[in-house]
Amino acid sequence: MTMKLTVLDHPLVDHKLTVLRDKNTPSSLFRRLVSELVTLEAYEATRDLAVEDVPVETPVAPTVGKRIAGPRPLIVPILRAGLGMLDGMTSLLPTAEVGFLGMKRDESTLDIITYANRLPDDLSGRQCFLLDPMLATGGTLVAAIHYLHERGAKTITSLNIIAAPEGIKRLRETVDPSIDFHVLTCALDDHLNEQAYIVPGLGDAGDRLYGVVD
Ligand SMILES: O=P(O)(O)OC[C@H]1O[C@H](OP(=O)(O)OP(=O)(O)O)[C@H](O)[C@@H]1O
Ligand SMILES: O=c1cc[nH]c(=O)[nH]1
Ligand SMILES: [Mg+2]
Repeated sequence: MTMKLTVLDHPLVDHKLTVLRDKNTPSSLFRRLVSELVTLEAYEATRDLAVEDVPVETPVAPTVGKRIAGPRPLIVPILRAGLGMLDGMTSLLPTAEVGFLGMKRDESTLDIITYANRLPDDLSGRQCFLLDPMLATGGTLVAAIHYLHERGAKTITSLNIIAAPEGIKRLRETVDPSIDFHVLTCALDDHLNEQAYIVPGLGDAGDRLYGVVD
């Protein structure tokens, strides 16, 4: 199996996620909670980040510490909703580079449309972190993982807030078995409804962050 799945299990995550789900939570608080949840998730998502030894002098003695090894990690929010996770991630990884992928699922066919990308062409040796709050059918994440892999990404880690079992199953069945990747989510929900929305979920993440756009 090439996919590693981590479902966070922490009281702070559960508390913040419950407020996030509440339909009466306004956009301003919703954005702040997304940021806080990502920072907690990022701690776990960066556990295998490559580091190298570095000399450091404390006021008492010289010693050897660690620093994040090059090349710089790459953070890739999937527009639109993934943008809401960017601040929380960069606050923990301030030296990372940021690239952008604009992907939209057609709500009637559920096909994935890639409408924007601003990423280095060559991702050889890069540790990549995808950001997208919702993993529903998995179509968007399958496309994003293949996109990064084709450009040579060394590692691919996806930070999500809510995932559906149908999406996890699709990732396991559809992503090229030669690709190793890690998916983290704050919750694994029950199922998808007829419109492929996650149940109980939190509704449309993009709309709750930024308002409705046709
Ligand atoms: O797992 P899937 O079935 O592919 O669905 C998940 C995708 O749907 C949402 O984005 P959406 O297409 O609504 O775009 P938006 O972020 O611009 O609202 C969400 O942010 C994911 O990118
Ligand atoms: O429940 C869902 C599914 C896809 N996209 C969302 O924003 N929410
Ligand atoms: Mg949306």
